[in-house]
Amino acid sequence: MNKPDSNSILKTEDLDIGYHSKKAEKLIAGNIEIEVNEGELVAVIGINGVGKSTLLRTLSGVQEPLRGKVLIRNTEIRKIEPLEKASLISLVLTGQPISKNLSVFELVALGRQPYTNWIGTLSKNDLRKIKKSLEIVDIDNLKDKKCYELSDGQMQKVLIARAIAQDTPLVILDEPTTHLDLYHKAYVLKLLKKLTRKTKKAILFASHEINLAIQLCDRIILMQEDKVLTGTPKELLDSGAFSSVFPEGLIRFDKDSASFKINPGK
Ligand SMILES: Nc1ncnc2c1ncn2[C@@H]1O[C@H](COP(=O)(O)OP(=O)(O)OP(=O)(O)O)[C@@H](O)[C@H]1O
Repeated sequence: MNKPDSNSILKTEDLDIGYHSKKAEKLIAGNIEIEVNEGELVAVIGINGVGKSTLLRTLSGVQEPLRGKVLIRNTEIRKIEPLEKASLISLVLTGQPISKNLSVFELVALGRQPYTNWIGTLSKNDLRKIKKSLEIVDIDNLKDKKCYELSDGQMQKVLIARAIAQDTPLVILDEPTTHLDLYHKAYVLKLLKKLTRKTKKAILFASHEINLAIQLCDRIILMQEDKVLTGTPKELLDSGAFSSVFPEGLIRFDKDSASFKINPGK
């Protein structure tokens, strides 16, 4: 039996992630040892195809691990009932089917599903949480629009609002800033950071915004072809880990400014 650790919301033990095909097992990453604590903003970063989405799907229980365990508040995720899981983890994955015929309000209200009765009646508390989520993400003015009327960036904010309305201790987001311009990328990540501070939620997200993640996150999970490293941005900076994120040549990591730069002349 694991000793309960009051701060730990997500933990892995000897986790191997990947896929099974008819003939063979496809290992994407192995020996993953990560821990996410209450109130932490954690980014998963790495080059295209390295396994960020696979990791998030495995950590949220959407996909089975090849080996090892994912623990949510010290209970193995596969042993948690779906309704309880929905009150512990809110999830925004890429490629999740969304009914775009719903209004923004209706879609955000779906975040309250784990708490409503079987006909989905919204209580005063549900309505308050939905309103608050719309305000926090600053999309109150969009609430009556149909989702098919939204730009990709607006839709992304709506999905974040739905995750906030679900009001879970752990929020997992796959590339929450993909369709946003630089201002809104910084806005959303800053918002996630504020949420971790105000609500003690742990927020784990995959992102290609390494420069922003270094500035804002409490911890970074850096996925490389042969290993998964974790640490505070400073620890990873000091160890030189960012220098090997991308193939050598085109871009380099500049330690002084803690950001990636294009190599002149390449
Ligand atoms: N259903 C699947 N079956 C087999 N292999 C898969 C499957 N889905 C993804 N993969 C493979 O797993 C590897 C990791 O993919 P994944 O989508 O997790 O990467 P990623 O880091 O999220 O990429 P990106 O930054 O491009 O979104 C890739 O080689 C991909 O081809």
